[in-house]
Amino acid sequence: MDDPILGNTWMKKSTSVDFVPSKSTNVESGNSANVRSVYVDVGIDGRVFGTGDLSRRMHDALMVVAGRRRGVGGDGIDGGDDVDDGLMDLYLLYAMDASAKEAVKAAMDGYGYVIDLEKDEDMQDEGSWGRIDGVMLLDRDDDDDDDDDDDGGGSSSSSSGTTSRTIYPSFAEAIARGNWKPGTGYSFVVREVPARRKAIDLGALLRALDPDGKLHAEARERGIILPGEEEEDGVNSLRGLLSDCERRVRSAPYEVARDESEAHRGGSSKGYDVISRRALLANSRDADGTENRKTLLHVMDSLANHGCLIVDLTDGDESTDDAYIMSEMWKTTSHFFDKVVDGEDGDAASRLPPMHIAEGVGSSTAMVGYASFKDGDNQFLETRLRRSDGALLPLETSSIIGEDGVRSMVDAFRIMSDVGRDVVRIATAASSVEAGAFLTEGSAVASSPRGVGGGSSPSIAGLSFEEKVISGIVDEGLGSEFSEEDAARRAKILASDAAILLTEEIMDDGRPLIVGRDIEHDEGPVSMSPLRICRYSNNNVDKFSRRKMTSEVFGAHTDTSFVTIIPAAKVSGLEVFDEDSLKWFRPELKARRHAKTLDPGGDMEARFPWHCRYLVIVPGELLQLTSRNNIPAAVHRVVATTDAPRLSAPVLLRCRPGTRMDVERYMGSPTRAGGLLLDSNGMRMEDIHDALQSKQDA
Ligand SMILES: O=C(O)CCC(=O)C(=O)O
Ligand SMILES: [Fe+2]
Repeated sequence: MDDPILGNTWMKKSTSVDFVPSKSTNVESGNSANVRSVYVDVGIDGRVFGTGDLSRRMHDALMVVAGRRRGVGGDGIDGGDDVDDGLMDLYLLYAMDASAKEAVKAAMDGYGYVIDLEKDEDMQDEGSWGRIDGVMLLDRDDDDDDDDDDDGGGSSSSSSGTTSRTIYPSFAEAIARGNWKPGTGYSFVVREVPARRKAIDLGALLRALDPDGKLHAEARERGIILPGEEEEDGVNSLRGLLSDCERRVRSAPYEVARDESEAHRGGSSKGYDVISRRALLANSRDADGTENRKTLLHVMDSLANHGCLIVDLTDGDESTDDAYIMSEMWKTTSHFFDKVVDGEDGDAASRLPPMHIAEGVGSSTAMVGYASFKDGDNQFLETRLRRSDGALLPLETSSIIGEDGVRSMVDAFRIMSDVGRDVVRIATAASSVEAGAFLTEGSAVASSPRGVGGGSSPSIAGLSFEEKVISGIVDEGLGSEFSEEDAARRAKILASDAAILLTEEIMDDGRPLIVGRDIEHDEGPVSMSPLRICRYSNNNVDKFSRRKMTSEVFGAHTDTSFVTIIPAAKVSGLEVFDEDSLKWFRPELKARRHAKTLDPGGDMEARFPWHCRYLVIVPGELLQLTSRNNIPAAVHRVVATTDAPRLSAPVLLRCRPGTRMDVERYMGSPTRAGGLLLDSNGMRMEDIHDALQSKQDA
């Protein structure tokens, strides 16, 4: 649910229009202050919402009515041949628009909103309920339900052979130029749909009235189930995970700090501190092979309580190589946008393929290409790596930034995904240890602490821990006395090694999987994890006061990634919702202050700008899964002032298509796994990814 782009399902508040008081609101008296309307932008994935089917039925119904009117009677559908073309086009437009509106209603319902058309409810003309901002037709067979769950041989069915898709600016164009016919599905984006929140959420209200849960406990004792209670029981399925994320996204406040000085920049908790890159390395584990306790606590505190971990690539100014590479990437990014947006190079943008579904990625929601949104305020270039040779896609990018520019982006991708991988290892291992997952049964990880890398270590899956001890597999070097402490230590090492396997096998770093693995894999030629370069500007001026405003330019959301690695930007604007202080936290401000204390004289600044040293690691939905719900996917957003555009270059570290979640292999004993992990066990990773895209999809 992270891509605000065509082909996914999403909803966010429009930034092109401000909050508007609903016409029925009496602002003066303060009455019904919560009946404020808002404009929202909505993206609809045509597959999820079955726009093909819907439009076919809508059109059939229309033709019946049209037939009756002309006295053809009965089904009337075949009586269409004497209807003139102009009228036919109108029926097509009507069918497309009305189906789109139904899909939007259904999607908004999932987010707790309804369309707020007031008296215009039955106006159906295109444009009256929102501004269409891109229509993409789907292949006919894409529209059918694909049956994913069985035959290992049918693996090619998931890559539908789709090539780049044309994006039409309106339904009328999709009909005229795209030759759209009812029954063909379509994805689209619609902006400025007037909306209001659905009637009050009783569960949320009760929680607010009963902050310490006393009333709830009393009610439970008497056997009364209160609204919202089901969710309190925790997240026990992928669907539950998705609705947990959606609920947290919805409940994050919309207010935006007016300027930097009002933004939350962290507090005294350890979890706000910057950690050095070195501390995260697998070989920085303690001498006995367990994760360093201090590092582990720091990482968990940051991710679980504050929504992000800030990493210093220079280890406190000891090694500057990676920060230097990041600075080259930043130069490239800025150069790129100078050319495509600021027109230094007249037709640069037209040399890039528009955002389209990437071929060879394995998930139907993966995009690649260039897009400009919001009347040119926001631009995104979604890039991916080709596994075979590490080339950056779209290949046309090099015609704009040159070979050196491309290299700097690929190098930065490697640095960022390596850091992300280490964070996921630590967080997943810590959660497995806490669950006792390696105390009772082993995983497929061999007993050797370095039982990874070549896949040659003997598998000890299926034996209980006691059996392994008895059979002598795991007591090497431990002497004959095998204490509880030894067992606990061994469990930690196994958890860590299994987590390394996880990051190597089911996380997609853009490389081919190391050969010789004994697992099924079919990852396709292009990485699932993108490097997305973004430019956010903001021309939002308050309608009444005419003051320039800081506002959301990328609304609150969670990412379908293990982690998203966001290099600290020069212009602050990334905000993560801090579950501890219940405020939006701006990590870039924290990083900037860290840089000042580390380098008061600004000596480093001569080599590269301060921000090139820092990465912000934001946990995503897949880490919420592998951490057994210990780390919630962080709700985050981007805000921008009107002063200067903010450039950004996140990597979304996602799963490797064609591999499967194997709880025992990556997370130890299934008996300790819990409902959430078990729900995903055995699933293909791309199906897990897709299941997290929207409620209707799960
Ligand atoms: O641009 C940023 O800083 C964050 C973007 C983001 O959240 C995303 O691309 O999912
Ligand atoms: Fe994101």
